[in-house]
Amino acid sequence: MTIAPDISPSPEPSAPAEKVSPMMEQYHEIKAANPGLLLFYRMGDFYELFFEDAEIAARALGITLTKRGKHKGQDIPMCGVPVERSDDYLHRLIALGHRVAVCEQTEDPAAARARKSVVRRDVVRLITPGTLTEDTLLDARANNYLLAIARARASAGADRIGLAWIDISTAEFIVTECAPGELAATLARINPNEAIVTDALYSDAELGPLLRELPAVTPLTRDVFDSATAERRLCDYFAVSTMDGLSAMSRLEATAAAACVTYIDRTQLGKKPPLSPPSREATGSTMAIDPATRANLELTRTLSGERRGSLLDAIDCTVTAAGSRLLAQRLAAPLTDVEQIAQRLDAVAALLPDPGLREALRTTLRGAPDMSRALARLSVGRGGPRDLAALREGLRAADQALAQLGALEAPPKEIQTVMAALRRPSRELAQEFSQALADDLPLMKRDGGFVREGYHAALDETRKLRDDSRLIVAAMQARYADDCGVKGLKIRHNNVLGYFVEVTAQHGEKLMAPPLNGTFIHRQTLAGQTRFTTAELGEIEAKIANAGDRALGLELEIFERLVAMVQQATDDLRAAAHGFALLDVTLALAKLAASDNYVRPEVDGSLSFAIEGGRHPVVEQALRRDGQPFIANACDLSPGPGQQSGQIWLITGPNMAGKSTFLRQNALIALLAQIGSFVPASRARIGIVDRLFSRVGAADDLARGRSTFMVEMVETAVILNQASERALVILDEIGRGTATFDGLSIAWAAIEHLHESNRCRSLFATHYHELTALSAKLPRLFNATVRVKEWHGDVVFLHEVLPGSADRSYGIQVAKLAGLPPSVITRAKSVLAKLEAQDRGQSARALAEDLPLFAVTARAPAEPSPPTEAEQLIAALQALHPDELSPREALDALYALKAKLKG
Ligand SMILES: Nc1ncnc2c1ncn2[C@@H]1O[C@H](COP(=O)(O)OP(=O)(O)OP(=O)(O)O)[C@@H](O)[C@H]1O
Repeated sequence: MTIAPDISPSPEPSAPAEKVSPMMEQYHEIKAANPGLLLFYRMGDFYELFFEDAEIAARALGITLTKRGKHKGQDIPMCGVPVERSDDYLHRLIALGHRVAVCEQTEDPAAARARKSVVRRDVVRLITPGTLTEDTLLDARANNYLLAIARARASAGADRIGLAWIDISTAEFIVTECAPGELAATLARINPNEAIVTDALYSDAELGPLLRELPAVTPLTRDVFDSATAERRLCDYFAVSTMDGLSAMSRLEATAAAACVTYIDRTQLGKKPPLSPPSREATGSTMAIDPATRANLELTRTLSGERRGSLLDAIDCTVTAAGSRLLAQRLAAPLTDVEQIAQRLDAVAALLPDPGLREALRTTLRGAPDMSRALARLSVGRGGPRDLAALREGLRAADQALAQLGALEAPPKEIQTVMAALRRPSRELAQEFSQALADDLPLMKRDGGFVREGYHAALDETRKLRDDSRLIVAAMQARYADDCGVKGLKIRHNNVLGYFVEVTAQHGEKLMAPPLNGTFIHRQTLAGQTRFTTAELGEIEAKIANAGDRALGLELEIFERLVAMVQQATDDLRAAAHGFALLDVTLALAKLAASDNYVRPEVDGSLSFAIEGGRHPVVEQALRRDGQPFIANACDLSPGPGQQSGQIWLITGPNMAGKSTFLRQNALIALLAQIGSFVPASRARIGIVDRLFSRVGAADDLARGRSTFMVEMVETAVILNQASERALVILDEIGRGTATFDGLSIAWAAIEHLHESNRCRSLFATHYHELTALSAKLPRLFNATVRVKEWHGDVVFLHEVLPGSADRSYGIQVAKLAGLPPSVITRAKSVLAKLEAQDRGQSARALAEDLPLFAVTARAPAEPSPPTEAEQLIAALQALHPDELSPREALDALYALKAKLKG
C-alpha cells in the first residue's frame, strides 16, 4: 500500500477576491507545509480534519462526514475525533499506512480573543507508521521498523541496493547491501512498517511493484537520498565529526542511513531520538528466505494471516515484549556463521539443566518492564512518570537476575554478554528513582502526584498548603464566627468572588458597622445573605491557588532532572534492556527444549543434512493438545559416499499421509538450528544452509492477477534459477495445478535440473508415481514413501517415512473419509480402474530410459559472440555514473569514449 497518492495536496489558496476566514487561512498554510499527511487540526476538545483529509479519514474510520462553512463557494467537508480518544483513531489510520500531522493550539484561546485574532497553532509532531514511540500505537511483541532503500546504478545487472532500518522505539539501527534480485527476500526479512524511497525507485518498472506491496511506502525527493551529503547528515545526527569511529558503512549504506535520520529528524520536528550507531549486517550473514517461503513455512503468520499456529507462536516461550521481539528478529534472520550459532546454542545448553534457576530468572524477567521503549519515549519528551518507574523496576530486576545468574559455574560467552550488559547502568540511578518516585504513578506528568513525599522539602511544604487549605479555611471560619459573635458565619468560594465570608442579612449590618468593618469589606448583598472579604482571606486564597500550580511546577522540574539523568545513562540502560531480551530468548529456547524434548543440533560447514527422529514443531504441539502422538521420522540428504553434493529425496505417498508435514518439518529444523535453537529431533547434523526455498501448496494470487498455476511456476522458477549447492529446497507437488502430463513433465524436468544444475539438498513430494523411475538414472535421487495400511478397504495412516515408493495415492479412500457421496466414490473407483489399466507407470519407466538427461542439453551454454563496437560503447556508457564524477573525470571519460569510437 502507498500513501502519498492517497492524499491530494492541500486545497489551492483561494483567489484574493474571495474572503477566506482567518482560521481557514491558517489551516491552508499549515496544510501546505505538510504535504502528504492528514492534518489533525486542534479545535477545542477535537481534532478536526477538512477537505480531502476529512473524506479519507471518515472513510477509513467510519465516522460521520459533516460540513463547515464554504470555500470557493463549495461546502467544506469536515470530520472530527475527540482529543481524549484520538490515540485509537490514530492507531487505525497508521495501521492503514496513513501519515498524520498533529496540529495543536499553542496559546490560550483567551489570549487570542484578547488580540482579536485566530488562536495560534503549530504542528507539534508527525506520526508515521515507521516512527512511532507511543505504547498505545505500538505492538509490544513486534519491532516497528522504518526502512530506507537507496539504489546505486551500475552497468547492466550490477545495480546495488543499500538498506538502512531503524526502530526508534528501541534505538536499533542496521544497514546492509543487497542485489536487486535479493530485495524481495530482504524486505520480507526486515518486514518494515514504513519504507522511504526516492521518487525514481518508487516508480521503477522492476522494483516499484515490490515496494508498493509494503504496508506503507513514502516516496521522497532526491535530496533525502543524496550520497554527497549523507556522511555530513549522519555526523550531525550523532554529533560527531566523522562516522569512522562509529560505524563502517559503504557509501550506499550511508546514503540509506542518512535518509533514515533525515526522515526521523523531519517527523520528530528536530527532536533527535537517540539511536545506536548503525551496525552493519554483512552480506550473506543470514539465511536468505524469500517471501513465498516465509509464507509457506508459516514462520510468523499462518497462511490465513494469524500468529496463532505459526512457528513463532509455537516456540515463543518468552515472558517479555522485548524478548518476543528479539525472538521474532532471530526467526526472520537465521545465521549462517557456525561460530555465532554455536555461541547461542552454548547459552541454551547452559540454562537447560536447571529448571529451578530458569523459572527463577523468568520470574525476575516478568517483573522487568520494557525498558527500551520507555527510554525512547523519555528521550523524545513523550515519556511519563511510569516510564521512569519502568527504568527503576528494570534496574532492580537487573540486580536480581545477576544474583541468580551467579549460580552458573562457567557461564558461556553469550550469558557473559548478558551479565556484562546488566551490570552497566549505574545503580545510583535506581536509588534516586526509588527515593523520588511515589508508589502509585499517574500516566501523565501533567497530572502530578508522582514525586514521593519526603523527597523534596519545598514540594512537601507547598503540597501541605494546598492540601491543608480546607483545614486552614475551616479554622478561620471558626475564628471569625467567634470574633463577630455570629454563629452562622460561613466561608465559601465561588469563581467571581473567590473565598468570601457569608452571613445572613440580619447579621450583615453588624459586620458593616465599626469595629468589624475594619476587617470585613462588604462585597455583595443578596436577598437573604450578605458577603464580605478580608485582607487575610485574600492572602490565603492567593497562596492556596498558587500552591497547586507551584506543586505541579516543582514536580515537573524534578521530572526533567530525572530525565536528564536518564539521558546521561541512555547507552548503559539500552545495553541492559538488550541484555534482558537476550536472556529472555535464551531462557525461552531452553524451556522449549526441555518441555518439548528438543536436542542440540550439530551445525557445521559441511553439506550434511542428517536428521534422526525429526518432528514438526507446530503439528507436534497441536497433536499433543489432542492427546495424539507425533510419529518421528528420519531424513538424510547428506552427500553419500563418493558424492560431492547433497541428495534429493522424492517422496510419494497417499494423500493425508504426512508428506507436507515431513517436508516442512525438515525445513523448520534447519531454520531452528540456525537461529541457535535446539531442534525437535533425537539427533541432527546440519551443514549451514545459506538459502531456504519452499514451494508448498498452491494459492491464487488474484490481487496480483496470477492464477494458482502461474504462482506455482513463478515460485518454482525462482528456485531453479537461484538455488545453489548450499541451499535447502522443499518442493511439494510441483505441477499439480495443470493437466496431468504437463504437470508430470514439468516436475520431471525440475527434478533433473535440481539434480544436475542446482545440486542442492532437496525434498520433493509428488503424486506422480512415475517420477520414482528417475532414481535409476540420477545417482543422488532417493525414493521415500509415507506408509499407510489398508484395512477393510479403508486406509490407515501410519505417518512413517521409509525408503521406497508408493504404488497408489488412496485419493478415493481419503475422499470417502471426507464424506463425498457414496455414489461419487463408487463411480470414481470404476473410472480409476479403467485409467490404471492403461499403466502410465510402465510408459514412464520407458521414458526415463529413453530421454537423454536434461542437463546434457540444458547446461551447455552457447558460445558468446564477441561484442560489437556499438555494444562496447553502450557498455562503457552504462558503466558511467555522472553523479559520482568530478568535472575533470567527466571530461576524461568523454575523451575515452571518443577514442573508443575512433578505434
Ligand atoms: N508424522 C506424523 N505424525 C502424526 N501425525 C501426522 C504426521 N504427519 C502428518 N500427520 C497428520 O496428518 C495430517 C496430514 O498431513 P499432510 O498434510 O502432511 O499430508 P500430505 O501427505 O501432504 O497430504 P496431501 O497429499 O493430501 O497434501 C496432518 O494434518 C497431521 O495431523
